[in-house]
Amino acid sequence: MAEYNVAETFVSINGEGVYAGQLAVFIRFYGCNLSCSYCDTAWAKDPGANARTMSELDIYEYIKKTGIKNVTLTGGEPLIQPGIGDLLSLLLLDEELRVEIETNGSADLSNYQRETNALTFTMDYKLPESGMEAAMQLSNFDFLKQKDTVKFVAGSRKDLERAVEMINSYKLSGRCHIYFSTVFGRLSLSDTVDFMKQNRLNDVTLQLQMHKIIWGSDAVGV
Ligand SMILES: C[S@@+](CC[C@H](N)C(=O)[O-])C[C@H]1O[C@@H](n2cnc3c(N)ncnc32)[C@H](O)[C@@H]1O
Ligand SMILES: Nc1nc2[nH]cc(C(=O)O)c2c(=O)[nH]1
Ligand code: SF4
Ligand SMILES: [Mg+2]
Repeated sequence: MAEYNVAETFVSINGEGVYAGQLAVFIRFYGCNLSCSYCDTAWAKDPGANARTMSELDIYEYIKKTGIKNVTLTGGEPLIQPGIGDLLSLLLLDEELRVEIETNGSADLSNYQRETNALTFTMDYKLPESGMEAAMQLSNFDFLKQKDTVKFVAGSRKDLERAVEMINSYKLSGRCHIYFSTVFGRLSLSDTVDFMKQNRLNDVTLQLQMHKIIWGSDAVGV
């Protein structure tokens, strides 16, 4: 049985993505292979983070104890945890659970995709302002399904333009959910809506990070 490095666990509403507004239990893994310029969770890869190890069973038992059915695996980067495929297999045996993985687009999704709607990926495509675009695994676009999401977190108009280029190049419209988010406080939301209108982005959903609106941008454990 694998052991996983976990930075924090908590129950909240999911602030992002297709399940936004619904209760979710969060497992935030420790460590990340990227270093995005805007990362709001950089503490989860710092040596000073109070990370602990949990086995698959520890994580499953914690989730069940909360009584919450939506599970969000995030981080840090969840898909760099050795053995994470085994954790997914265990969680998906439980038909009550709906598992969402927030991933940074650099890990090979083909290893983790499953034939079930109970597992969804929200995969970032890191735009130029992140400084991490070169790390994107472009073959991942082939493994995303209708239930999954490509998320573009934009910090500038140039980022928004790059997102449109990627949507068009990889013909993402209709193949999966497409979400835009803004780097919190860095790009105007109204300018982003104007950009969506100008470009007739009918297949894009703008998301706000609801937890930051509710508890503020620096709150941890929510
Ligand atoms: C902290 S990351 C963890 C999961 C994974 N490492 C990733 O990047 O997708 C979760 C989500 O928060 C987003 N995010 C991080 N910092 C942000 C910020 N300052 N403003 C808006 N979204 C941010 C990331 O782009 C990602 O979609
Ligand atoms: N409430 C809440 N919802 C979230 N959805 C995705 C999150 C993340 O950090 O990946 C997140 C988070 O940190 N808090
Ligand atoms: S990949 Fe995710 S956790 Fe890692 S630095 Fe970027 S936003 Fe932060
Ligand atoms: Mg977050």
